[in-house]
Amino acid sequence: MALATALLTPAEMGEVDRRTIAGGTAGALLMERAGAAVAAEIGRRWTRRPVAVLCGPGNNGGDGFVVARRLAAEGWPVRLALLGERAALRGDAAHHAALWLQPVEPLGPAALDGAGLVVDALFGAGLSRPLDAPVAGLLAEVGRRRLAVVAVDVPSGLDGATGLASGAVAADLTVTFGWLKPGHLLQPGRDLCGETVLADIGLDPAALDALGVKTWANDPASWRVALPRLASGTHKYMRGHALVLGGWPMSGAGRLAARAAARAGAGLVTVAVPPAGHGTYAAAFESQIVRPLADAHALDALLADRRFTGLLLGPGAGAGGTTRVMALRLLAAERPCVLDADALTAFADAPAELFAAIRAPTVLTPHAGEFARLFKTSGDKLTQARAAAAESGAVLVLKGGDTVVAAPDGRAVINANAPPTLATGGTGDVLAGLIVGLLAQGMPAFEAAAAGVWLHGAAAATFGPGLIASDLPDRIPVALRRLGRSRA
Ligand SMILES: NC(=O)C1=CN([C@@H]2O[C@H](COP(=O)(O)OP(=O)(O)OC[C@H]3O[C@@H](n4cnc5c(N)ncnc54)[C@H](O)[C@@H]3O)[C@@H](O)[C@H]2O)[C@H](O)CC1
Ligand SMILES: [K+]
Repeated sequence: MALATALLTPAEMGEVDRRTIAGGTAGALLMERAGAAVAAEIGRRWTRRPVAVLCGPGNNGGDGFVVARRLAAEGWPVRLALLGERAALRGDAAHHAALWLQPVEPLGPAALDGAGLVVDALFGAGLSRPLDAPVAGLLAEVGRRRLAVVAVDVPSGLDGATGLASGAVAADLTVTFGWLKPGHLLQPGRDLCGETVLADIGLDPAALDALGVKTWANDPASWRVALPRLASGTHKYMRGHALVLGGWPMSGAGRLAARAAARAGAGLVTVAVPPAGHGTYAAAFESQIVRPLADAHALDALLADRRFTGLLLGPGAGAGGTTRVMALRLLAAERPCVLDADALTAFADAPAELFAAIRAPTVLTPHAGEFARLFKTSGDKLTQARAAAAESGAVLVLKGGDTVVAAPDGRAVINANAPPTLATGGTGDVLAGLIVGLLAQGMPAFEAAAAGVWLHGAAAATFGPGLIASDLPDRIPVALRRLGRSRA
């Protein structure tokens, strides 16, 4: 996957730092570039005004000294406050502190008086425990005074690996270096960062090779090459055939999913529904095939047709025993499969039974509530999604404003293009349909899930406010077009 979208943990970032320095770039130069980048981004957004630069005891604080010097050189009135003693600073931070020739004040609320902008350079990647009370108290005071805040690397108190935070103050702008960290994209981190700018400070990309990065921002660069391609001589049977099991009496969910599967480019979509629902479904579709499906035996008979290349169960299915039986039959067919919603909840009392049945490429698409019914994981969202993928053997799409897609082999992407308008009933059904539509065309499960999540967000973004789920399937072509080439 693409280097540009790699996400590095603070520990990996430190390693890239060390390797870059070992390769001949002085640490003090990296720090100079980091501070200069922050000062430049400030200059682009704010007019000259009194600034309070809050510096911590490590290299994040060192960056702060550079920001202060750079802004002062441009004529900004700058006050600098330091946590701890100047004499205790080490290495590059001590070097840059020595170049700051104006007063250094003790860290406290008085340093904020008269400030029109605060630079948060207290802690970055090196934060090793929750903020001490005086620091957390000062950041809370910054929030109370509603001062504009620019965070260096991360808002202090935010864990770059997890997106979890204690005591951090929300920034208007965060300037970070080289590569983003998971915590810039995972909530609440993403909101705490405000606008996030990635500055190139000359860190060595070759250093990433040794790290074996397995986490990326969900970007088309990560899966574009795996998208289905349309050959000029194609016909509908070459474009995959998705089988969507539609629920009854809840029929809207299945219809949304089927339409999304078709819009994702599946050549054929069959919706198999309980006989009582046949008329309702048939009336809703022109381009898709609707077939009555009486029971699990009928499903086995249907699955004997090898032309079904992607299977979906869950939307509107009902969380009862029938759904569980149907899910096990689908999994036994050993074809690419998406299980969503009720098809997950149906296993709440026997998740091991579900996991044991997963043998072919399978995508599970739980929201947080459904996830908690199946998995007893703990920790941050990325860690939990990874653990669940490893345990179940399926690709996990752990949904939310910061959806994580994780594969059993440890790869993961974090999605960031989903607008909050997606928080409305039925959008999950569209996502499940999108993913099965891509799976049916032969896209590998992890890539299909990541692409589905991205297209879902892009489709919603093209619509704007007032979105309801039924608007989404017909926006998928616009989202596909955004990928730049005629695909799917
Ligand atoms: N890699 C890069 O891109 C570059 C990053 N730079 C900046 O350096 C920081 C990381 O610096 P580091 O010294 O590792 O960490 P911190 O500045 O966050 O501070 C660590 C420092 O603080 C002590 N400490 C940790 N937690 C606490 C706590 N809760 N309370 C009190 N003290 C704490 C710890 O023991 C250390 O002494 C990165 O974020 C960038 O901003 C470079 O400048 C350029 C290259
Ligand atoms: K910071």
